[in-house]
Amino acid sequence: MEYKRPIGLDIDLETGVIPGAKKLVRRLSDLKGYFLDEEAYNELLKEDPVVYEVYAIEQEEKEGDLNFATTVLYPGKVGKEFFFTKGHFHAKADRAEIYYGIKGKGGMLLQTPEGEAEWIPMGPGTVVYVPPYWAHRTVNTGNEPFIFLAIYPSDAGHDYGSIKEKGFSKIVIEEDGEVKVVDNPRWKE
Ligand SMILES: O=P(O)(O)OC[C@H]1O[C@H](O)[C@H](O)[C@@H](O)[C@@H]1O
Ligand SMILES: [Fe+2]
Repeated sequence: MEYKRPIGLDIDLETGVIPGAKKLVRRLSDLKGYFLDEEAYNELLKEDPVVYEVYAIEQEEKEGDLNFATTVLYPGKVGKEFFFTKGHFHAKADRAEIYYGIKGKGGMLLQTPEGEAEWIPMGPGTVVYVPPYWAHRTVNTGNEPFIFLAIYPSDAGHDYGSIKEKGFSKIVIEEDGEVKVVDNPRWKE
């Protein structure tokens, strides 16, 4: 049998960079249709800021193996809505995931296929267990980059479809200087 080699490396805890990882950059233009306030979206699109970067060490899509990735989610808002990651179900929907907060302040929105949502605040040291079947999106509610690590089965895959179409049933906004998790007015059952 040919064994894979173990991997040991140091994540830069200030920048979130994983040495040797594959880097993915998502700009505001990659998130068309995701934010509620279209006017604010189009205005900010003139700058087309980077919303988040992902550094991933991935294996082949085989049962039993694991991927891991850091995400650097930048601070910002579109209208009242804080910057977030697209959010997804897993293509193999029963695959779970673990997140670990490294730096900055934010949280995770999770949602069942029926639309029941939950908000978990995250900071450095927070562990979040994403159970099978729950969609998940992270949100930066602070004013510095929100950095976290995720560990997930390498055959989990990403299913963006229904979140892209319908969003989450809750949105995370700033109102009167406070972070609020409120019903998404555009959500349909
Ligand atoms: O794929 P998104 O919903 O945009 O989230 C961005 C990324 O966040 C984490 O790093 C996950 O481990 C990745 O699987 C995911 O791709
Ligand atoms: Fe995931």
